[in-house]
Amino acid sequence: MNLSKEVYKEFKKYPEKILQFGEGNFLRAFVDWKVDKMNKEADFNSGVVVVQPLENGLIDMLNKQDGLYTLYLNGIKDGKVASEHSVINCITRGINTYTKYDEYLSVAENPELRFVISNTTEAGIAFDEKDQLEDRPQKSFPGKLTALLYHRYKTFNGDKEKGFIFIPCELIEKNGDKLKETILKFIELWKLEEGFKQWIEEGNTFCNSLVDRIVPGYPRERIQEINSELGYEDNLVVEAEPFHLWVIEGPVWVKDEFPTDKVGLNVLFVDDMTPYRTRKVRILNGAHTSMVPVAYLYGIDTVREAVEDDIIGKFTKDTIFEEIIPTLDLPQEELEAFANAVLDRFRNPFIKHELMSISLNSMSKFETRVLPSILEYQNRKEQLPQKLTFSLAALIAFYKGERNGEKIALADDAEILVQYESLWANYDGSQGQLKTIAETILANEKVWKMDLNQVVGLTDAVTAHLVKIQELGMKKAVLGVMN
Ligand SMILES: NC(=O)c1ccc[n+]([C@@H]2O[C@H](COP(=O)([O-])OP(=O)(O)OC[C@H]3O[C@@H](n4cnc5c(N)ncnc54)[C@H](O)[C@@H]3O)[C@@H](O)[C@H]2O)c1
Ligand SMILES: O=P(O)(O)OC[C@@H](O)[C@@H](O)[C@H](O)[C@H](O)CO
Repeated sequence: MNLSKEVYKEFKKYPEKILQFGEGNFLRAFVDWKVDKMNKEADFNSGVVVVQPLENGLIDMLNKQDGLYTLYLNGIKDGKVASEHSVINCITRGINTYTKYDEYLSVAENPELRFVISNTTEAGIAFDEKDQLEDRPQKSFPGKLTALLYHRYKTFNGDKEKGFIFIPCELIEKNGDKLKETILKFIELWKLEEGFKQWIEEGNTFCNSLVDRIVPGYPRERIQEINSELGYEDNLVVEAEPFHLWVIEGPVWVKDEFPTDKVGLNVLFVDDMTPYRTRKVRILNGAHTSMVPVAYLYGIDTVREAVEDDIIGKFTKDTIFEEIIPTLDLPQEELEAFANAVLDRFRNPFIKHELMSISLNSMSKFETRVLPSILEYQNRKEQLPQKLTFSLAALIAFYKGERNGEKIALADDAEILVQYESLWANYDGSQGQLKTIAETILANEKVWKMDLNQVVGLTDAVTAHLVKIQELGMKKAVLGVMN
């Protein structure tokens, strides 16, 4: 028996007030969970209509389950084991713009619609000049959104009361500002009227936001056990940690319309989210991304195993405390407390967070999440950080695509994968060749936004680590860098 409104007896259909771009694990375990809580405990009375940004995704499955799915929150809370699960019931329907474009546009005609929330990964808020207003659909997320906004503007004759509150969740700096800027670029590209531009500027509110919750997603390995515990089949079970934080930068009145405080949710409305973002991206995501190639090539598969391993756990801790924290400006005590809490979250015994899932698009993640620490460390101390540069070398070794004779399922931009493949195919075992590989990768300005060979000493440092990794193997090489 599949989860559906017949199975979930408390099923309720809420009026659609939130338009959500993205049907992925994170939004369902974070935003939709919060909305569901506000509906059930604070009479928020808001349904979420979900748009699948890409042609393929989970929308069909979601519709088949009447928008319902089960969320498991597993971890340690206040020192005690905490495991709870609930059915999330705020999603009213899912729309695939590639097959139901008219249905998509007509969402704009609903006068009650008030919020637009999104998480389309770090690649999603992008301008694509090939997108046209007449496309059905536009390829990019902001292209699709601009078309919908224009339809709303026209439907309500430019009524500013019918504007939206945007709360994007993409892990990029100033996500709301970036989204607005991209919409304005489409208005220019499509030569839309001044009045529409004015409506965007004056009738709509773009917040910036930062999200934090570890969501490994669908518990593939335990699903049979879970389904039998639940007594129904659920193809969209999501597993996450209990911890959650949403920092929203925007006008204070947004809080009155989005009553997270009424149900005690950890949502902070602030004037400037920058320090929160820097702290989280550099420490938590930076630790994840810098740990992955080292730990994986060491023979470890999950985050918990990595932080509990004597060597890799120490490597990770030392990287955070000795090489990341010294590059940040918040009070030391606050940074250390945050870092210790992150390490505890990584140790969550109930969550199996695969290093390979974090490794997706590691090159661009390294650029945004780790490279700034390397550069700032050098700026402040006039020397390069040993462990972070080691991690960069490990990343280059990881993209060789092989661990103990087994293929690594690399997932990154096709161009990057092709470059690595040809570089490693020419590898003849010589140190000179490793230097060429390091130099070529560091020169990739499309990824790093600069030629990293220009950073004093970096090419030599990375090459030296890479030689050690290739010649001694990760186990000995990592020990070497820690001594
Ligand atoms: N999973 C976590 O622990 C977690 C925590 C905080 C933030 N995040 C962020 O959330 C994002 C999504 O994570 P997830 O776990 O939900 O992944 P997911 O694979 O379950 O969902 C990805 C979503 O992004 C959309 N998408 C992917 N590429 C896109 C593109 N180029 N344009 C438009 N839409 C695109 C997909 O359609 C899908 O809706 C990640 O980028 C991550 O940075 C994840
Ligand atoms: O989700 P990604 O792939 O962008 O990054 C992997 C993890 O670092 C990330 O999901 C963290 O667990 C998350 O950002 C915690 O809030």
